[in-house]
Amino acid sequence: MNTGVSTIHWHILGAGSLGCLWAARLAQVKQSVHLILRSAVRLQAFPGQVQLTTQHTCQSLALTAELADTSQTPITHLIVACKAYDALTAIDSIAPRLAENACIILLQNGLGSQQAIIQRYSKQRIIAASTTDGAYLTAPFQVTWAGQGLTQLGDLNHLGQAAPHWLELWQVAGIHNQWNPQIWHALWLKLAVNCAINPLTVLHQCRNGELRQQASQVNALIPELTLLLKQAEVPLQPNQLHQLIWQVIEQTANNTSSMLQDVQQQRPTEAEFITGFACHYARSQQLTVPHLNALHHALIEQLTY
Ligand SMILES: NC(=O)c1ccc[n+]([C@@H]2O[C@H](COP(=O)([O-])OP(=O)(O)OC[C@H]3O[C@@H](n4cnc5c(N)ncnc54)[C@H](OP(=O)(O)O)[C@@H]3O)[C@@H](O)[C@H]2O)c1
Ligand SMILES: CC(C)(CO)[C@@H](O)C(=O)[O-]
Repeated sequence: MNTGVSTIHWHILGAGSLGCLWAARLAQVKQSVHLILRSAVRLQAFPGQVQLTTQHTCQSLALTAELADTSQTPITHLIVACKAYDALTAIDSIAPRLAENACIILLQNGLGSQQAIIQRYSKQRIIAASTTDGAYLTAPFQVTWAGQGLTQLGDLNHLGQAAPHWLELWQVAGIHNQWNPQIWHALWLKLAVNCAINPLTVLHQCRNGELRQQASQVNALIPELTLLLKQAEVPLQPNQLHQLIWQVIEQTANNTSSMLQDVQQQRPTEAEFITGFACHYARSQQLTVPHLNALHHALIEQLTY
């Protein structure tokens, strides 16, 4: 396939749902893909391929896997596909291999991990990729691409550069994408949507659509989230956030939110990077957000027991 782009060596940190999804799609367009796994046990279990299942197809893509320190090959293009709470430590584990002009692409939901990473890795170009793709693992290294979405990308540091040339290749690989020079705004908007939906689905143990029955709780959060977004200088039309949140609830009515899935599977949640970040930001800016604070406390209490 001629994409007009020479082969790039992609290193993918984390072989969970999104890590395997990105690895498989890039391997499909003959890119050189290297998964970086957390432990020798995981490396031993790697079958030499990732299986990608979509609604119509099931394909196995051969690629390589390694540990952070089992190879000395410099890393020029790194996709960080860990959860927000693991992202910085995971990058630290490969730091000696990072080329000075490396490009690091962050897939994390929420906010907070990105700020910590751009602070520590100021020389590298850090790009956030905020995606509405949905994927889950059915077994280790076997990923189901549940919903094709849009991935918005933009620079978090070194602002004002042209979009990277490989975005076209991503498009060919089926990674539907859009360059967004205002990516912080997109991350804030997604944070607001996640704050309004995810914790309430955990507290009520319900699917997203069942939040219709908790409309007063959802609606009480919206003015506070609007206040936060305005303080963060995210441009908003009147009523825009209200419409966006209810639109997402309707469009994902049958979905179990990522936070509720984590709770159901007894995995840590990204709460500290969602409501935790929102409450921390409000405090630092002296904004009054009683509903968000109460929601975060109730969530943490529920997660602790
Ligand atoms: N899944 C989706 O549909 C989706 C959609 C949009 C956004 N997101 C966001 O994307 C991010 C990743 O989500 P996910 O669902 O792909 O998570 P996931 O399935 O839990 O995968 C995360 C992977 O990172 C690995 N990891 C953690 N620390 C590591 C380290 N130091 N070195 C190597 N690997 C490490 C974990 O390894 P172990 O297996 O060893 O624990 C795990 O395999 C999250 O912020 C999530 O909110 C996900
Ligand atoms: C939009 C969203 C809340 C839909 O379930 C999703 O971002 C999630 O589950 O985190």
